[in-house]
Amino acid sequence: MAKQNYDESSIRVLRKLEPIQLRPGMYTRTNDPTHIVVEAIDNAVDEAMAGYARNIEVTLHRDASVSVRDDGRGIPTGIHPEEKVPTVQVVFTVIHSGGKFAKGDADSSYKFTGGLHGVGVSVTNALSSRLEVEVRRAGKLQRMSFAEGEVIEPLSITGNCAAKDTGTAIRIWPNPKYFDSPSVSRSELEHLLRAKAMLLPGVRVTLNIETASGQDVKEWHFERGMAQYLDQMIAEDEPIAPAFCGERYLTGNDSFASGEGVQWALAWVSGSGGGESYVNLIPTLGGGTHEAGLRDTVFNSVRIFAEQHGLMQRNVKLAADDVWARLRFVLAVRMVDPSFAGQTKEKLSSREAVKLVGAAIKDTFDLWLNEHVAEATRIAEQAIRLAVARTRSSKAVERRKSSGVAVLPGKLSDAESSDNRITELFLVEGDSAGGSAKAGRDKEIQAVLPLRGKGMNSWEVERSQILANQEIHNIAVSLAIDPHTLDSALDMNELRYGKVIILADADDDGEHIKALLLTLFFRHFPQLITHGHIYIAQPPLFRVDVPAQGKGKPPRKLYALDEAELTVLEARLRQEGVREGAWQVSRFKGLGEMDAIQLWETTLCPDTRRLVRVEVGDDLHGTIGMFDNLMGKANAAYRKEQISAHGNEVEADI
Ligand SMILES: Nc1ncnc2c1ncn2[C@@H]1O[C@H](COP(=O)(O)OP(=O)(O)OP(=O)(O)O)[C@@H](O)[C@H]1O
Repeated sequence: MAKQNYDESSIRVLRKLEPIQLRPGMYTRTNDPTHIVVEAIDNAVDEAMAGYARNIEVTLHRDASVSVRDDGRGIPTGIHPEEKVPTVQVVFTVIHSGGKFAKGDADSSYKFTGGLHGVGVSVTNALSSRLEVEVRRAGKLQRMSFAEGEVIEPLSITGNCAAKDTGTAIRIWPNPKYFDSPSVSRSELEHLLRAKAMLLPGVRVTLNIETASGQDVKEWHFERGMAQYLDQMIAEDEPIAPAFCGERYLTGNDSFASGEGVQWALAWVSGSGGGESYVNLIPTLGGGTHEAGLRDTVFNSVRIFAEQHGLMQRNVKLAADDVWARLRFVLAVRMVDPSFAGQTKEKLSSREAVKLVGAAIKDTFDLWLNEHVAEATRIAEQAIRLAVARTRSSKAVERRKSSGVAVLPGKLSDAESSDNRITELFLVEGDSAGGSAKAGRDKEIQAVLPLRGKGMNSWEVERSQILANQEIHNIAVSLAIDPHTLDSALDMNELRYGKVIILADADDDGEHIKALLLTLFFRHFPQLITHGHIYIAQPPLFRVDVPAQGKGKPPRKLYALDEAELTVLEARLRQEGVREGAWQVSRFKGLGEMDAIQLWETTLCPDTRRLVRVEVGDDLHGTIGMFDNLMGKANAAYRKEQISAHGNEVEADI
């Protein structure tokens, strides 16, 4: 009987796992096999999270294989009702239908998985040259093995064990042909296991590393979870107030899915700050929007506390960094389908995380500050001391700058701060978008200069003539930098804003305006580019119109920065119960259609926007040539030729 199952299934098995083997990159990270091992670890973690496993043990063997062992319930071994083979075999040979959002009833419908994680352990099997699994369950020891994803030893009983002794042990031999490097990343695993131990209080996590002379053992066990982890993290650096720890999961309202929430441990120290963050138990080494949300929240609460308790000094303004600089923290966010950015995908980019963290922490933190007045005062006073020091150093710069300042253009809405390490100037197309930007900006650090229509093509204009153009004159005066060349001696401290950001519509006119401004900077203010001060804002790519939902919910206009965000946004709408097809997705066109809050969230807010820094590559002469071809009057014929030769290669943006 078992033999028959084996014969039949092995044919299907091959067919079923083939897609993974053909395109492994679509299912996992292929730089090394760490991720397929993490799939197996995640299953053990799931058993622990559900309260069944107390121990998770990972062993790195000398032959580059990895074992993952848990004392959970053991993968079921009975015959699967649909597949007609042992369930454990199904687990390893059928591609997990995944469907993070499409999982039946309301409670199980949210899967808190991250990025590529969550494709299932059949991927591990498909990409391993060998895989063995041993299950302890119902007093029996059973095992089976696979090669290249195919069953080579069907499930069989190999012995007995105590009825209480349950669990699963898997040994994985990653197949080197699918990976750039054959061995798992030890440091990544270590960090991950330590983090899992912290986030699963009471669970013992062990990492064994086999060596020539025996075995190195590392063990993590945090009875008090995150609070204990934070204690270890700050070690000698005495906190100036007791740690503030807690967790809060939301029960589902308009903007958050049920079960989304945050766990945190915060302590202010006298030394330098810093911390660790996680999303769905996955480390986010590059930080991201959840950390931004924490920064915002603690800043606002401490600032309000300081104001209400009369701690602020005249002419001193707290900035977020003053509060953040001495904070040690651990932050773990749980959210539906997070998205990640950065080369190694270690930075959380989901915009909702900023709000989620605020919603989970703010009230409790405000309460905590007011219940610990003495300690909260120490935290606020420390931040104020940093603010005073910062204000002093920027005053010094200002004093240097203030000699001979021209009158600023009337159209400029200036920033309150004059510290060019933090200030930004937005050059905005049109008065209406300029108005929204003015209303939506952070007045402290962001200035707005609206530009009227298309500017002039300055490529062939003499430097001495350039300021005759009113718009260009306004830009130069706002920046406090005169037109110059690459060789001019310039004092960049004079520059009034550290970032100069071009903000234009995503249509043809917008592109033209960007090209004209880049031409201006490249030709007449080249050092702004070479010093990295010029940026282009990236407004959202998509707009989603959601019709009114019953009485309480008016029609909504939502924006997605890119395809990934659009996918998440649509999934959330489905979760909310909006009927499929009821909403409309269109390409985002004009800045003017967003209100101030939307413009802030998508395009202005430093934590959630996207910016591209303008850089000149190594080939400066090549770039000058390119500009000459594109912007020079003599080259109109060349441009025509280019358009007819390459016009079809340009993606039409309709
Ligand atoms: N160590 C284990 N202990 C108990 N059950 C397990 C274990 N490993 C896997 N399973 C069972 O097998 C099922 C399938 O596992 P698989 O890794 O394919 O996907 P998943 O864990 O359900 O989903 P995802 O990987 O997307 O989180 C699990 O849902 C669980 O029921």
